[in-house]
Amino acid sequence: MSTEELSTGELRQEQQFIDGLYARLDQLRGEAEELVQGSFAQRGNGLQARVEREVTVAERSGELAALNSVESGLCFGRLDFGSAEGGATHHIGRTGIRRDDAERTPLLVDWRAPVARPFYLATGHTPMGLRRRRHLTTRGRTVTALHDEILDLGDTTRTGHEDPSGDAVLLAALNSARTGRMADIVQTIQAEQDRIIRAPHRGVLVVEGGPGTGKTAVALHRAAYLLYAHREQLARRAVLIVGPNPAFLGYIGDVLPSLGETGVLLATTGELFPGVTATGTDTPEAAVVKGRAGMADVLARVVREQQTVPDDGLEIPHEQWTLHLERAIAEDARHQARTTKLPHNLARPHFGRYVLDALTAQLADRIGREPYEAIAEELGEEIPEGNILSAADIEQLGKEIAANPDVTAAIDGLWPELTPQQLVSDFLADPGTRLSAEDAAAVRREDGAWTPADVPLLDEAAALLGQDDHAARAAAVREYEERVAYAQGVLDVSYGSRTYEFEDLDDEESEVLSAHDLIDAERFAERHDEADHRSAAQRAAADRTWAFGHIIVDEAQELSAMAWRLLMRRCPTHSMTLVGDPAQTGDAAGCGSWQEILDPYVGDRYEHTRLGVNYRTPAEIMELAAQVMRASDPSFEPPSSVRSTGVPPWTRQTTAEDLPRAVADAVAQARASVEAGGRLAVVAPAALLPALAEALPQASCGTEPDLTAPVVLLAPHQAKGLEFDTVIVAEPDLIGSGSPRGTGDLYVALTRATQRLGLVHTEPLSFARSVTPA
Ligand SMILES: Nc1ncnc2c1ncn2[C@@H]1O[C@H](COP(=O)(O)OP(=O)(O)OP(=O)(O)O)[C@@H](O)[C@H]1O
Repeated sequence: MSTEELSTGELRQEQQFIDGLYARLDQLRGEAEELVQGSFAQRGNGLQARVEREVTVAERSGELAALNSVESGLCFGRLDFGSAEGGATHHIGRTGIRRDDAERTPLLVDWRAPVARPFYLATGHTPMGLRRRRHLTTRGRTVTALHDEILDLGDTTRTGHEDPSGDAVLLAALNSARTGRMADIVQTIQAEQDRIIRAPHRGVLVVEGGPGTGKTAVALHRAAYLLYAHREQLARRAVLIVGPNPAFLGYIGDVLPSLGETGVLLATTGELFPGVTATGTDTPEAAVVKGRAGMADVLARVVREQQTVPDDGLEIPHEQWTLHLERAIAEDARHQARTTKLPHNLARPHFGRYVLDALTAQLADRIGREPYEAIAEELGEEIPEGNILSAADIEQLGKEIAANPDVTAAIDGLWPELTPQQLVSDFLADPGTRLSAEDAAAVRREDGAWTPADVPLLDEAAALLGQDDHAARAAAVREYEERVAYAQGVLDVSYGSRTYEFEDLDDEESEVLSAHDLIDAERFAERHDEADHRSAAQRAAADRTWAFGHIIVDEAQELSAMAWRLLMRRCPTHSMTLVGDPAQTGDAAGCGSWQEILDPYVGDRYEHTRLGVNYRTPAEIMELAAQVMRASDPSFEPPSSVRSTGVPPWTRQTTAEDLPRAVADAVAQARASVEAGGRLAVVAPAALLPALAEALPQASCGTEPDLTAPVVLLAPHQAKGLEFDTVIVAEPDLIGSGSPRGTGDLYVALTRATQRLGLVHTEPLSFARSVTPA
């Protein structure tokens, strides 16, 4: 057979397999859809019927959504094992699918299953039992290419699709035009990435790597892997993925759904205090001060300062008497309450109890001793021991004192119940002497919107204050009892209806009757409780005290010490994957080394891994970017680029007045030479954005630019984590010197391009020694 016949035959065979696979997917979808429709159509308006219907619809819709999301690129690989492994063949894909036979034979193996592992790890040196690895490329449901790697060098069978380098599929993925949305890399995960994605480590796993090394991609695929490997636990507790800004979260938002995972919460730290939307912005100085670890002590002091004692005591009228809330009573009560080590609002009832007991003893002493004193005085004798009030009298007296609004007001004044919002806004309005004059000036704010850096402060305050949910819990118990009573009513009615409606029951009534037969009122009420069928991720988003099963932090170098405190509270087990690159730190509040970040929580008990290959930026661009870093660190070594394009970065010098026009010209030229569908970004110092926006009316810009637009205009911090086919950086030296972390910002800006980079500047460039002027 000729090579051509051979290769066509192989393609035909794979197409047949793919046709069968999609037919099975369609069948499964049809079944899932029918189940959803069937659940909708379930008869019955009774409470139980409604609850059951909603739960079933939610479950089935989730299954359907997962099946719909894997349509594109459903199958992308095939493993042919050698005879020592039984000569089995497995197709690998985005999800596992079984045949419709009695044995439910696997048809497609999920990429996360252990049997799929050689697809990512096997090499000629370590073939892991494989004879051949095949990459299938598909467009829609059509197989367009096969790439085979022979791993058993003694095997002489050929298919006509041999790819000696094995890199063609990877390079095609890296060279493809960007879309403004990150794509999954499930087809081309590299061995060093696979080891991290499947790392068995249960504690904190740090993944460090330079720009474009796939940290974000690895983090997202790790989330998908963990959900597969520990589904029971993680689906219940949910996985949180933290990113640096909402635009970035939009950029990565499609990756997990394309892998069939939808139950993950994506958020910035500024979005993690339910009920607060951080719409304000901080000055860099304010963000630094608010982000320092020392703010935790400052807030703890602010809370303690709310626990006061009256200098000269308080006099409180009570019926015909006066109660003396002396300083010593308040001091003792405060001491007792603080000794409980409970948060402020939870220690408050202890403070109140102590004060009430002291005031009751004081008054009981006075009332109960007065008759003895009068008699002793009349008889001229010593006052005898004792109190005429019985224990029951004293208890009654205590109740009356507790019900006295003046007493309650005094307790409230000394140890008020506080909300985090109130505490933090009062503190920011008047930081007083708790901060240096300079720091206080940086954070002082009378009113205005909450900012992202306020959120960790609010969370800290919430932890210090605790939530006194006595009232809420009492209300919940009352509501529960009412629900049981209601359910009892429903059951009684059904029971009562039984005799005379039995003859001509319709479905609804028979359902109520069967409810009566099967469950008692309490259970019925609980079923109603289960009607909260929001996903774990949705419930987690609404609950500040939710403990996530796993947290993944991207661009972890940007988080402040206070933001870390918030995240650690959200994951008491410290099951976390942190990805970042200290060299790209742009936020002035960003934490230093991993050791510094993690020491307070896990000491040195964390695993540190590195990624060393840059999949995004071509070698020519990376060499230029490295020069920026070498200015301060001559030994700096960037990650090695997996490809070079032969297109060096260009520079263009212009005047300050002409800069917007020069950038607009460069954009027009670049657009003319870019194939359709590519994306271009202009990255410029924030101060230049208005003028550039005017010169580039077609560009999307603002706080949340549309990254799918052909041209996007961004400040350096907005470019973090993103990538474009072409990037034009305006005034790079201004970015580099624009803030204390400017070098990191410039390094980020220069490493966003997958194909071409241009620099437009007004002064000679301080760093670019070997760039081609255009
Ligand atoms: N194994 C791979 N196969 C195909 N593409 C890959 C692979 N690894 C990474 N990439 C691509 O390389 C680009 C960079 O990846 P990613 O954004 O995850 O890098 P990063 O390390 O987070 O970068 P940065 O620190 O600059 O934000 C992305 O387009 C990603 O899809």
